[in-house]
Amino acid sequence: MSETHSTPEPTEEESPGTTTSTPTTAGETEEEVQESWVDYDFDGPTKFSVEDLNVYYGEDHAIQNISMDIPENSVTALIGPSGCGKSTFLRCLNRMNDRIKAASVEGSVELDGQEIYQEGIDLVELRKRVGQVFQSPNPFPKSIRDNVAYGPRKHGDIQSGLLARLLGDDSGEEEDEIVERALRKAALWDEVHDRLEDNALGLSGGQQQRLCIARALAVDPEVILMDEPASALDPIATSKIEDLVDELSEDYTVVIVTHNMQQAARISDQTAVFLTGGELVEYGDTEQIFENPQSQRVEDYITGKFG
Ligand SMILES: Nc1ncnc2c1ncn2[C@@H]1O[C@H](COP(=O)(O)OP(=O)(O)OP(=O)(O)O)[C@@H](O)[C@H]1O
Repeated sequence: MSETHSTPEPTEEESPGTTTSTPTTAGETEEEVQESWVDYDFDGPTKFSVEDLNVYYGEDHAIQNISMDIPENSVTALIGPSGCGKSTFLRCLNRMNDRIKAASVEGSVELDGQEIYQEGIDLVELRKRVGQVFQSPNPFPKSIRDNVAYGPRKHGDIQSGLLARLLGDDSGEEEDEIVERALRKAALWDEVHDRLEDNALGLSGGQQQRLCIARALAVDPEVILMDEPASALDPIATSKIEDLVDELSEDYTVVIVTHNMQQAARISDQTAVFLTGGELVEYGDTEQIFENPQSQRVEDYITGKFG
């Protein structure tokens, strides 16, 4: 863990180890039954392995002892009522919580088997591998091209501008290719290819969000974290984002927070249900979670009895 993550000790009440272990009729303790609800077995490689993750904001315990594996090249939805810790959990996957002064993180998150909370990890490289798209589209007030080329220029993957040209180091063609490829992958190329120099703020909300996805894709990430990427969009723009998420999962690992249960059911391969207090209550195949939830609390949440 990074030394910046000083963490208060959990109180006895907060400690997940204090659950009462009453034997069930099948001879398993309640604790064992509950563990089986989050014990998701999947085929194929694991992208993230999260172990005993706890997050605190000062004294507030926002994520409680979460352990889960996230499979590669698929869509994992995180659902649950407001304030249950979905965004906090998502931010743990690329250490964006490091930017929040009050946040402290405990536990382990491995990306392809490598601990991302170990000392000395290169956060720029980590966030290049694990990109993020936010709730409201947030393009820079620059041209469409500048938005998409921003990351590759910053990471030194392409050289451009007057100095690069003077030094004979201008990789304009390469930039054109990167910009086109990212915009095509984000299903935006056909709509903007003839106005790449226009200001991105002139695009519609849905186009701006696809531009933000293109911006994330331009640095060639392996994972895309999406925090309610369609919540500010109309139904048509939302449906385009959903189609896009489906396509992206062929090449990328997508982890998406959504409030919209129909959306989670439509686009995800597996679903993790968080409930109040930052607990992961159930995790499994999306179809199984929605059609045959194991826990009463998850069934109540999915059927709209609360949340
Ligand atoms: N920067 C912060 N500082 C202090 N507390 C925070 C901060 N961010 C989140 N929290 C608290 O942590 C808990 C989890 O919040 P989080 O935003 O992760 O939940 P969420 O499930 O994503 O909520 P929503 O669906 O409303 O976006 C909440 O109690 C929230 O108030």
